[in-house]
Amino acid sequence: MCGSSRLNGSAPTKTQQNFIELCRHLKVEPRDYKHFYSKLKDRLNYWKAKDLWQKIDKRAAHPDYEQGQACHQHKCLVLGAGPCGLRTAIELALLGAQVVVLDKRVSFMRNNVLHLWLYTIRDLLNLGAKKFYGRFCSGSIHHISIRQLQLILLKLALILGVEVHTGVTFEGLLEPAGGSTGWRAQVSPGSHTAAAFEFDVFISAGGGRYVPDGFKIKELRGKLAIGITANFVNRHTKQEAQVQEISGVARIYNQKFFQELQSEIGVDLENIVYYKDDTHYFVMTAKKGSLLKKGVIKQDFPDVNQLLAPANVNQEALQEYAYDAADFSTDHMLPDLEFAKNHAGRPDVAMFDFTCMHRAENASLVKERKGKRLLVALVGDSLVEPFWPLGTGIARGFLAAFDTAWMVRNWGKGVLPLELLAERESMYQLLSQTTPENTSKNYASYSIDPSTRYPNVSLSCIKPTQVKRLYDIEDCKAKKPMKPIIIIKPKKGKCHTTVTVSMRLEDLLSWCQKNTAGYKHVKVKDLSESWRSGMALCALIHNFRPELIDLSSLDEYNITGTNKLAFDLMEREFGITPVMRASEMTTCGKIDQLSMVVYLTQIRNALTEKETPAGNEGPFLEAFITLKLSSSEVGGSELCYFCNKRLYVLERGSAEGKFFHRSCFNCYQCGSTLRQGGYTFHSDTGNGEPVEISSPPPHISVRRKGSYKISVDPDFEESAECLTPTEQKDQPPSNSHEPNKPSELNLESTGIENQQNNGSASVPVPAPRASKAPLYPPLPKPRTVHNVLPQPSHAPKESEQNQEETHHNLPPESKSKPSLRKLQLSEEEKAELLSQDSDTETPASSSAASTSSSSKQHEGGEEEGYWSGGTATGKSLRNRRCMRRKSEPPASTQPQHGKMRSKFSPWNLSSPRLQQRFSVLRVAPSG
Ligand SMILES: NC(=O)C1=CN([C@@H]2O[C@H](COP(=O)(O)OP(=O)(O)OC[C@H]3O[C@@H](n4cnc5c(N)ncnc54)[C@H](OP(=O)(O)O)[C@@H]3O)[C@@H](O)[C@H]2O)C=CC1
Repeated sequence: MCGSSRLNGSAPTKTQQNFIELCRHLKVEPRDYKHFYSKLKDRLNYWKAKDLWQKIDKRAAHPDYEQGQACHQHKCLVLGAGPCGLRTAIELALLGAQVVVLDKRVSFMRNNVLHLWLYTIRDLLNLGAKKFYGRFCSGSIHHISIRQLQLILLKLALILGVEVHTGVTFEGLLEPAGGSTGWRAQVSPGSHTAAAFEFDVFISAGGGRYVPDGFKIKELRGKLAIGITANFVNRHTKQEAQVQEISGVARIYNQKFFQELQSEIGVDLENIVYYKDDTHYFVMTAKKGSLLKKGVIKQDFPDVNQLLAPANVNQEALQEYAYDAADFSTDHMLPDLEFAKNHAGRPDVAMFDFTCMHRAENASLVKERKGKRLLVALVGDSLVEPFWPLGTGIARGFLAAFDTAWMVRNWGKGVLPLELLAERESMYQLLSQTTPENTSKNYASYSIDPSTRYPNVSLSCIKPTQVKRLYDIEDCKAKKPMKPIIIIKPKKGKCHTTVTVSMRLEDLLSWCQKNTAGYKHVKVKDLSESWRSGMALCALIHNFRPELIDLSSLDEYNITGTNKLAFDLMEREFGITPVMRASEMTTCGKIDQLSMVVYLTQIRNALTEKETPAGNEGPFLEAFITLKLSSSEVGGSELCYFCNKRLYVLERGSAEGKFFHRSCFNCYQCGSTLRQGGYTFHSDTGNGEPVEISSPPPHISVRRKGSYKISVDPDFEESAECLTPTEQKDQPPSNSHEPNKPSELNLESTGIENQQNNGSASVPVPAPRASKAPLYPPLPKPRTVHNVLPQPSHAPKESEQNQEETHHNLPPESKSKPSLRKLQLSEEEKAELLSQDSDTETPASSSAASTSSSSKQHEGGEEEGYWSGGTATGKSLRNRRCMRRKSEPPASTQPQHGKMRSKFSPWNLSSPRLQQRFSVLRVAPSG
């Protein structure tokens, strides 16, 4: 900030200029944002500064910030140096991030005065607000001018190493161009150094009118209420000091006052507030009829925008109207009322529409382009426009700033985008309903951790699957040209047809990408190699059935174990038989795309449960298979073990670790068709022919091949087949198996091994299968399967066998039977593969929106009551009567009524029983 290069093109405010001077004088370089604060602290150590450092240090020492390491690798751009943008920037700096703030304004000139909730006062006091502004909240009414608040926050932000550029307009996000470039901002002036800043977090705090791309805004409308604000110069004279503030008076409570106001000067108001701060600040709600009568509004229009359009407002008449109201309500005690100037140098009086407020449908999103992720979040008015006379703007604005900082902290900790977004949106559901009553009263413990502020907050009420639409990942489909790559040769009697199989593949790929987006160690780029680690399969499962899988227990280097888990779950939960062995995923040179396409297609069908018209998929799949199998890529497993002829995946069966035509799986002796588990290998044939065994299951087949034994698990055909003699030695001893969870792999411990050995030392003896029901009572299907494979990632080979065993150790009832039928695609499945993009949102995915719409009602209800005192419902009237005057005993000792009402509402501080002149409640001056 200090270096002139950093101010290239921007217009520093007076505060910034002073800061630059100070840095020069102390020879500290603010560009060194990581060490700037500590250096400044070292060099500026007079008593007043020390007091400030103490406060900042205390805040910075909060465990949430992890001593400034929580986000030290992250770069944040904050749009808007309003109170909320700056407050967020401070938190991000405390988390250790590099923070740049942009604002198009060249000065902080907002005179309007904000009402503050107690927690915001405590928050600012804790940050040393009084060191910057001695009069901060010294009066009995808690308020501050926006300008002063911004200055306090600006100074704090600068001290913490935040770069603040004023006079710079943000014009949009620039996507990464590729290579190592990241996200950048398009700014005006274009030559500004902020244009080169690359960031991975973008906070939009541009106020109510600014909505960044990707966010939808809801409009909340209430009964017409026309607001007028007016600021008059405060000369801070003795006479001015004696004039009492009006913390809020509404017509329904002081009809006499409003009637006299109307009859004497023709000003007809619903309510009025007067705060004495940097300016004499008045805010009031005026009735349309009197504005028309007084010529403030030139012409009546039913449309509010037309009604209050600048062309339809007479500015002089408006000034006169506001002046009269201010003068009358202060009993003509303010001498020489003179309008303060606004940022444009004109008399600071404004008329606007209280009727309409905006609220973003969601608070955050993640964009990903060229592998670079950007977290985008809204805070302040850009997120929820407040009913600002109540102070909800700053109060809720700061709450959202903390919530956002918490999200960025989690971003820094590597929380996955969907989980991050789900948590943020869960918090956001609360925001519009927060009041001083329903937030924690323990202000001292407030931190960015939402649980310190919102009692009983549920951070998981929105699920990751519900926020998928907020994860905007590059659309490969749109970017890549779709080239038809397969031409199906016509069948006899049929016309030539070109099937753009690539389109279907891209549909499938796109579906996979969308549903695995954001998962750690998962990057789906194709339908083959991207699936090798098994992490993508696990991500798919987790995306649809998070309860089935504990992602944190996965090890991306344990390829066999992870694939095994995924295959097992797919089979058990969705009935999808694996098309290759888990161990193949480690050992095979190239993953067979055909197998993966078939497998993923079945998965998509099962997970989306989408009914598709039959008959569409066949040609595509057939074509694809034909093409693949006729290519040189046909591997060993694509020839039938028995007849040695080409084997298509759709007709493929497997047993004993071999693939074959299901029609070839016949008994060597009697020729009858064999079923899984109902055979053994005839030892005498010498080549391992299958023989039907008469004894009913359970059975086990054991055969000898070469010098080692293969023990076959009928349910998990890949069990030990791939073991080399050396690996066989590495198998754990039999006593390592849990005695109560036998499987084919722990047969030694069940005595079956003895049976085998007794049969013959040299010739394998068929042994009964030992895994079926008689031994173990059926267990209910577990709802959640944790990957119980705690193998060290650096030693996958050694651990793989053990991991497989772990799965074998599952009670057999928890495993589903293998089904060759599942290797076939049903007509529906085939149709699905050919159908258009099946990427339909799950019903739950829209629930974030529906939640917000349901909360809208609530919100509407909340704000509605404030629109107009004169039109209050009986219920709201009752609520208002229950509100206590400030001079009465503290609210905590009072019964709570009207729970959505803020006891700090300026409107609430008046009472129909007030007997002072005009029945206006007067409180001690603040300043
Ligand atoms: N009239 C009032 O009484 C106001 C009250 N407030 C109070 O402050 C609270 C929080 O405000 P907050 O959310 O921080 O928003 P603010 O409106 O205070 O701050 C947003 C800042 O961002 C600037 N900005 C907007 N778009 C861009 C852009 N594209 N590039 C650069 N700068 C941009 C705005 O300039 P510009 O304003 O010129 O668009 C403004 O300075 C409100 O809830 C309310 O309580 C805030 C503003 C006005």
